[in-house]
Amino acid sequence: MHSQTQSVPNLKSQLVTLFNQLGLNAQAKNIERSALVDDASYLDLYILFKKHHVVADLRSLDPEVLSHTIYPFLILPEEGEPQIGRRSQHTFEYLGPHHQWQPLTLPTDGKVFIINSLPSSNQKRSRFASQFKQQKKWFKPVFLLSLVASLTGLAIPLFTMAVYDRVIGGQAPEILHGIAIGALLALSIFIYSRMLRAKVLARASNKLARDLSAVSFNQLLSMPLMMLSRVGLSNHLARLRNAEKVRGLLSGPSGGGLIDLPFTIVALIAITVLSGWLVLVPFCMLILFYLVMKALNRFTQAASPTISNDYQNSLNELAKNVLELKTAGETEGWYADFIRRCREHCRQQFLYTKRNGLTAAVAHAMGLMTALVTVFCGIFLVLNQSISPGALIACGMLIWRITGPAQLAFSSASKINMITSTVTQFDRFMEVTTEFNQLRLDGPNLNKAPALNFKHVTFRYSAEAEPALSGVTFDVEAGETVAIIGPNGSGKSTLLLTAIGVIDTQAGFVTLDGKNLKQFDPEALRQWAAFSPTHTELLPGSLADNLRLAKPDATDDELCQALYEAGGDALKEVLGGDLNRSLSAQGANMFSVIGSGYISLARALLKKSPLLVMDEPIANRNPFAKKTFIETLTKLKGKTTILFTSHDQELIQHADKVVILDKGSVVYAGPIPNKPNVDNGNQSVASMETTHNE
Ligand SMILES: Nc1ncnc2c1ncn2[C@@H]1O[C@H](COP(=O)(O)OP(=O)(O)OP(=O)(O)O)[C@@H](O)[C@H]1O
Repeated sequence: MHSQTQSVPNLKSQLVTLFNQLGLNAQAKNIERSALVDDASYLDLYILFKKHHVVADLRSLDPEVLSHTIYPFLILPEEGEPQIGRRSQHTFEYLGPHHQWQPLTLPTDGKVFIINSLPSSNQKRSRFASQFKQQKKWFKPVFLLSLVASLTGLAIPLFTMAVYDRVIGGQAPEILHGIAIGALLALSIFIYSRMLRAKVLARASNKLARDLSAVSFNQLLSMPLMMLSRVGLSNHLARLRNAEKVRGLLSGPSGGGLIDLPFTIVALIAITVLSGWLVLVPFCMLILFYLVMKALNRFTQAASPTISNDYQNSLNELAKNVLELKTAGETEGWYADFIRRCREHCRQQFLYTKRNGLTAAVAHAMGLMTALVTVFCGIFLVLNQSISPGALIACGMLIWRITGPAQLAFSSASKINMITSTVTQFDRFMEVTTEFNQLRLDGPNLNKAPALNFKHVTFRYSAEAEPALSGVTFDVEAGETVAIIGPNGSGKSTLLLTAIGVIDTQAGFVTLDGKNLKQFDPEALRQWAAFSPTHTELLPGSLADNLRLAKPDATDDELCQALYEAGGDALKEVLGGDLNRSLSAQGANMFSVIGSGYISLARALLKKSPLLVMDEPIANRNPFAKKTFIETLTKLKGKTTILFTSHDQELIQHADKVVILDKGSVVYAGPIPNKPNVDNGNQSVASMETTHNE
């Protein structure tokens, strides 16, 4: 092409097809309608991608570059028409005239636009609303039952009216039992429909809460690991508790009040029928009720506690660190801080509860006042003989069917506000980018030791931080054992995490058997690779439970073997040879300090994965454990690709290759110089590391 203005036939239509292939149909339509001409320059195309929030790179046509692509690409050959291509395993395909993918032989000359990422969906659809809609089947029964309850709820006022006007006023006691039976029947239907509605509401809110919990939990699990580790424990808990809040409101009394609010219309109609214009009184009072409560709610909300999250965080900190603080004798400062937050929390809660109490009292008073004003106004109508005394008494009773739900709804305003913010939080949480926002479908070859290539890998933990890895480039052959060494903070652990896709590189890439790690399903990749971190948290349960996290169907013999290979045979002895004994009964905290390293390593070995990645596998080991682990390493050589970090010179000598990092950059990658016999070699690697440290 056309570095500047050479015409390319079909460029516009191919771009439209490409955008359709990328699932960006609206953008495709936009391009179709645009004034884009076939002699657009590379720059025009680049701007077009950018305008549509598609991150694209212009590269020379190079099979090596294209073999790492994730999305279809736009080929612009030197001669001829542009083509839409895609990678299919190790070959390429192009989109034929009938929109069928066909094998492609790459043109020798030309350029290609590679798509790196797509715009995230801008569709603002509330996930909460769509979850709520799934409970649609309950809407109708709840509506019908509420309507039945509202209609039959008229029975007692009408019964009272009939008693006053007909039985007493009309001197007709013989109709009393007929009216009473009718009223009892209506009352029974009223009670039954209310009970049934409560049951339906409980079921619907349970189902909604269950769905919200499942959706939140899945979202949490599919968040990128770096994001998970940045967000604190309290935030995770808050997300998972959202469902409980929604359940509480819907199935509680406030939920009933809210649902009944629209049905106050039935009572208003009944009052109109019984007393004509008197209905204006409760109607106006209802408006006044609304205005007063709105003002009061604002007053109450102004006092809503701001320290709750802080206080909750301190409780979580306490639960997590109490043993360490106590052991270190550092409880005093922490205690003062906790008490300060606790006092402030109580003060804010007190003020908020006081204002909520005031709101509830005013709501109650407004209810009483509505009844009183209606009765006083009604007296004139009775004296004018416009309505009967029985009708006035019935109206007085019906007033409660209006003010009751209004009171409940308004006094629950704080809960409604809480739910509104819960819904907002939920929707925001569901919008977070997950690992699955991009199509990553490749799986690793499960049984073969893989080759790994690191190409210009760069990563920073935050925009302000120095890069933890900076342009790291080196290769690991299949079955090779590579030691990553370097001073503390030089990026060794970070590098291991990029090798198993836990950390996505920000520039450069890591390939596994020639495929960019970003093409792999991240979950499948982590399940397949064996990773042993330096520290691991022990879970409640037995040693066997902790080990089987890596391989749930492992036999006891396999567990013992893995433990032995990790050099942790002694742990079994501590438990009297019984792997299934609860760790808490054995003083798990002591055990965790000493044993978690062995357990982490045994878990990784249990997986028998052809890719084994270990962070300081023998730190603080006794000589026997170290010897056993080195034997294991020797046994795995050639069959497993192994990456490990270590400061142990003897262990490093057993690697085929060493990579020395300093401040995130590779300062040496290659065979261990003058590889010994172990004793002499100690000197050479150690000295290299120290030289670079200096
Ligand atoms: N989760 C994190 N958040 C922010 N910065 C981090 C995080 N983990 C590591 N770092 C920083 O990244 C840099 C590299 O850390 P890394 O742990 O990879 O080094 P290391 O060589 O493994 O160190 P060590 O030998 O002490 O384990 C350091 O400056 C460290 O402070």
